[in-house]
Amino acid sequence: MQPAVVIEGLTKTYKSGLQALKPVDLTIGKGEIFALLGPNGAGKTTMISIICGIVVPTSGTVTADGHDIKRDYRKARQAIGLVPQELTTDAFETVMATVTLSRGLFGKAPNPAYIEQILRDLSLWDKKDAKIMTLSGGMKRRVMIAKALSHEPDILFLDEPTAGVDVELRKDMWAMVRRLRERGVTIILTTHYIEEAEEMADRVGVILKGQLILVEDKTTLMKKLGKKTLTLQLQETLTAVPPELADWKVELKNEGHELEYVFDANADDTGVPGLLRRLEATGVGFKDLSTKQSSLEDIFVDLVHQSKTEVA
Ligand SMILES: Nc1ncnc2c1ncn2[C@@H]1O[C@H](COP(=O)(O)OP(=O)(O)OP(=O)(O)O)[C@@H](O)[C@H]1O
Repeated sequence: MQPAVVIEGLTKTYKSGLQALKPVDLTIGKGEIFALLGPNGAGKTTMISIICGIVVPTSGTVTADGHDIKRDYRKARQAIGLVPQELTTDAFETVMATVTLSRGLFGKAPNPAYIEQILRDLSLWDKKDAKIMTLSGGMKRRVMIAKALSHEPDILFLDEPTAGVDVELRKDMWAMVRRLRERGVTIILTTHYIEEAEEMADRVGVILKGQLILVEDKTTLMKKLGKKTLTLQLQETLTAVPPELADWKVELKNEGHELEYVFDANADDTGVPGLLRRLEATGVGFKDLSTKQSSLEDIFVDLVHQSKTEVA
């Protein structure tokens, strides 16, 4: 894997004394879509702000496209496009002027054909002469992406790209991110929407309280940590879990119509055969049964939970 971003021993302690990043080591490959997933305040924005040269790290090194972000700031920054969480752009300018100016700020020669291409890709072409303030929130967000892409960066950071965005625009964004990747752009996004990471990312890094607790290929993560849920539709409703089932972690669901059992699909003994035998012996009948793989959401909730008890 050819690296796009290499992070070594990166830490950040703010003046307040808050340690927002504990030593982070991470390499993100060229052309990868990497999702940095974590709850509010975990340190996601701090991390990408350091890489983009907005926040000064306390220790550690970062290279972007082979350029050290401190020693070789301009070259590193040129390789990077950043779409910040907040919309920061001049309301009175037109879309075209804003995006063109942004390219100029990076010292790149004008390239109207390229600007047209990104505006078309982002469905902004027919708004090119509109003033930013007349655009909807979703359109403004697209303008921010166009700005970030204006200087042809190889690495694009999207900080919470779909926060407060409706479902349709979210899907559009996902499609756009994939198109960018097809063109070889490395994409690093932060999100607290698990479905976003699940839908888009090749790899997922989970960050909690400044600590990168896990980095995993998305499918491996699903397999490794993925639990399965067995749902049994009962013939007769139950008001309580029968004491004979105490050896299994079962719960009643759907007002006693269903019995749910969460198990580790990779374990040698999943507990499922034993549970089914016990149900029969106990006389609890069921009409149907189904199993489903846990989503990244379930995994994440588990991780947050585990980590809270460990950190506490
Ligand atoms: N300039 C600052 N000075 C002091 N503390 C800060 C500063 N910026 C961020 N923090 C703190 O650092 C921690 C990490 O914040 P950060 O914005 O990186 O988290 P995040 O994961 O991006 O959260 P969110 O999803 O809410 O954007 C938080 O506790 C935050 O309050």
